[in-house]
Amino acid sequence: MVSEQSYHEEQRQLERTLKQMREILEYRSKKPRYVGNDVTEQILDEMNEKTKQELKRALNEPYFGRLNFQEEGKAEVQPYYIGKVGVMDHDSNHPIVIDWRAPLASLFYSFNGEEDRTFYEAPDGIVEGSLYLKRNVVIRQQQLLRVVDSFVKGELNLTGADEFLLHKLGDRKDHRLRDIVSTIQQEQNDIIRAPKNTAMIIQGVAGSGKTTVALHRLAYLLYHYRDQLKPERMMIFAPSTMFLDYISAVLPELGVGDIQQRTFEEWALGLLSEEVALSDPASRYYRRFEQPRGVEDGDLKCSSEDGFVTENTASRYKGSIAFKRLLDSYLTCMEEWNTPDRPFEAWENHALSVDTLRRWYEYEYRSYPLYRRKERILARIKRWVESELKAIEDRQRQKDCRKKASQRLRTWSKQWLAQSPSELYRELFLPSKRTPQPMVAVSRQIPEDVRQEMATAFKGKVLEYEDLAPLLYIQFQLFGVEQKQRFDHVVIDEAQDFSPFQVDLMKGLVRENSFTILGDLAQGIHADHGTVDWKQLQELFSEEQTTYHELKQSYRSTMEIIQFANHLLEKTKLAVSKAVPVFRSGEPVQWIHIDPGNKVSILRTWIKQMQKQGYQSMAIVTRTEKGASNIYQDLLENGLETSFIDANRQEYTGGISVIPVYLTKGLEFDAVLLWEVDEHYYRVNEQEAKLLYVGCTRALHQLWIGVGEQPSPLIR
Ligand SMILES: Nc1ncnc2c1ncn2[C@@H]1O[C@H](COP(=O)(O)OP(=O)(O)OP(=O)(O)O)[C@@H](O)[C@H]1O
Repeated sequence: MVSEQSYHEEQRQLERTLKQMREILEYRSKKPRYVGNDVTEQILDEMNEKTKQELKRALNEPYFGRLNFQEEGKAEVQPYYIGKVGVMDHDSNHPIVIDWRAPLASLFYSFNGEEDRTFYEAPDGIVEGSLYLKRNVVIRQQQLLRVVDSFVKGELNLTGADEFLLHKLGDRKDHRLRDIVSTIQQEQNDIIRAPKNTAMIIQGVAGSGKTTVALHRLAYLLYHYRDQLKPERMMIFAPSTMFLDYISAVLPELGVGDIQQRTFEEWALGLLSEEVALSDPASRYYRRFEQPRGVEDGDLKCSSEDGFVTENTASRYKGSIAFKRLLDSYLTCMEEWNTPDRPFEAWENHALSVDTLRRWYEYEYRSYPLYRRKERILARIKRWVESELKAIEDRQRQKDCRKKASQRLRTWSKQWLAQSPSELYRELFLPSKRTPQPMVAVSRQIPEDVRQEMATAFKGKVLEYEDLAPLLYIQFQLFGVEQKQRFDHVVIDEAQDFSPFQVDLMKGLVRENSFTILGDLAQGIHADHGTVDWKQLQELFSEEQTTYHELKQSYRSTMEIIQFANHLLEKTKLAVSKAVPVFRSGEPVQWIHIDPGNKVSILRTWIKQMQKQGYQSMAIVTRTEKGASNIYQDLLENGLETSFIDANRQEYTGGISVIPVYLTKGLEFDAVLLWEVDEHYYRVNEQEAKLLYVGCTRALHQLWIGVGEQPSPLIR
């Protein structure tokens, strides 16, 4: 904390700032709304409205930081206040509060006091100078609550920044992810402010702030490249609708709207030109996480074999670049097969030669996607027919020739293969009698297991999530991509669950490789279709197009929880760095013995205990969905209302959740009870270690492990 004098100085500054902001708001509110048709006036009116909204938003908490900076060559040390919204004095045009994304504000996050002189990058070049003070200020509802200095020139070893961060991390969490503008750390700041035209791949340990950083990066990019980027052309891909609901507060808090936010599935289904029946998410999760072990009434059987994933497992194969290449060969064969091989004779002695038609197909319209090329050629033939018809003077003969030409054109164009993307996709796995031989030869290269699995899928008329990327790829190759389907920037969160094929597909749509790709291989529980090594994604881009970063510090959980979780990581063979906790100590990881006859009373006692300690969000995490549903029912029958979260859940409401472990990814809870961490639920293999790792790293403050008769060897 700072001296009383500094506190009073900040108190006065706050009063002054609030007064100025209220005056600006009043001035802007006096302007009547423009209702005319003048476009410039309409834009000015919209800007005025936007500024009013921003000011109203900023009034409760106008800023969170202060820098005293002396620019080289200037006599004065200037104080600058940093907030979520930049505010200008409308008379002097002097900044009252600087936007956190402004160049000068970067010093607030990057300056660590190690150097005497510092600099920041302004649009006109580097600005050098000296920093005298870096101060954190906590204001809530226009009241000054705390002032902490994290750097004062001439004083050593200030720990204010750490203290401030720890204070923030110790907060109880509700059901929404929040912004972190006041405590962004240097390694996170580097990612947030990185230039836009690279595919950034970020491996970050659980709780390192990947999702949060991605959202702040979007806000930064929109501020910094406001003339080049449009929010509606930016996209966040997230793993589920419930997760999107969980993160939905951050961008509005940062004053950003209109960015598209979807799951890959939602987005792809919306773009596909044909209806596709996809398996339901619940059955997919069941097959992925429960069925390989065999399930009896919510209990996993010990005796059955684990689902063993290889390169030829259908889902993995369909997400691979090898499969994409095969698809390319298939489409090239199709293109070659479609090369015109006969002349078009509209009527006697009026024909277009094979050479002409080939020239159009192979050279003049080559840049068009296959089916668009066909449309162009047909349209050109029609134009040629019309011009030839003009030379015929006899009306009746002209009519007869037109009819003949039209019939012959229909017949002539039948030489072209014209299947829809889904028909073509089906024929790729199950060639028909009419499939040309060169294409059949390509199909034969598909592993037999995959072909058989696809035959069953086509028979049942239900496709899988992994079929979406290839289907969409075929559609784009045949019909092309519309301008409105392209993106200025794409964020892929939980990218370890994205296949290389999915990322490659997106690459075709994103301008200048402007990607932020974030994930954690240690949480790669969707090994059957995801990415297992970031090199797989790096290889999709040239060396200059991509950068790789690691976030090793974990902010979510206490040291005790991180240490426990790291121990589990050792049981996986993954070459990923272990999480480094911030120095936030809490309760040790605690154990509960589950007496089968007493489950409800154990759960009830735990919930009461957590509530008594003031925790707002709690999770009882089970291995199976049936297990979660049973607990939910038991608690309900005993008068305890909880939220049961299954794969089809759209919203996250916080409170007490009962949830299968594989659905907890991305979420966090004040306290977590991992239920029945027994041998028959969690066995010693990489997949189950990862599942348990995900479950443990959801806890912010307290982690409890419930064990029955035989604790899992993973935690013994
Ligand atoms: N610099 C920071 N200051 C304060 N809190 C932070 C900071 N960075 C991250 N956090 C907090 O840490 C928690 C984890 O953040 P987030 O969910 O973005 O991490 P993640 O890497 O996406 O996690 P996971 O991969 O485990 O789902 C959140 O509560 C977030 O607010």
